[in-house]
Amino acid sequence: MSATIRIMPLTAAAFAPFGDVIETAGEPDKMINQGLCGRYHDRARLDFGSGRAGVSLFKAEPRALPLKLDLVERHPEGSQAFIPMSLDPFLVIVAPDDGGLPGVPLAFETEPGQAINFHRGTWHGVLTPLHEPGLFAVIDRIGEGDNLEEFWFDDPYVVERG
Ligand SMILES: NC(=O)N[C@@H](O)C(=O)O
Ligand code: NI
Repeated sequence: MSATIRIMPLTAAAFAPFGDVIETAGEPDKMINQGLCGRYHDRARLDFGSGRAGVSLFKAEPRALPLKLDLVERHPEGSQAFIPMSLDPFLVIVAPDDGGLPGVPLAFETEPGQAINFHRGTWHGVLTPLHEPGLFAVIDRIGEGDNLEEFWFDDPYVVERG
């Protein structure tokens, strides 16, 4: 019998063990451009180990809910940021590490305007849009060697709203 994962709203506090929520929360750190732009400065911990930062565009198929979650992955060599190029909410799935294996996953739905950055080595679901066009900028590691570890659940979870 598949276990159910209930989707929660994404908050910086809940996500903190897994990564950063990139959002214009509160006042900007600095007003720039003759006072016409608020800069929310340095909002994600980027880490690329021996590699370098790369910016890629992902065009992903939207997924329907409830979602069958059969795979999580992690990038031992680098962080990975998902920055939507639309204002549509998307699904963010993470899992704690339990002795080198993923624990019970958590699922979050973003608010419009939120982006996320997975800390290096965080177990996560792949990019999961919920709406067309599923277009994201992705900032992650470019470098030599393998940077992808996958874990397939014997008994997939079902991710759904509360
Ligand atoms: N494989 C790849 O480039 N993307 C995944 O890492 C992902 O998290 O979507
Ligand atoms: Ni990834």
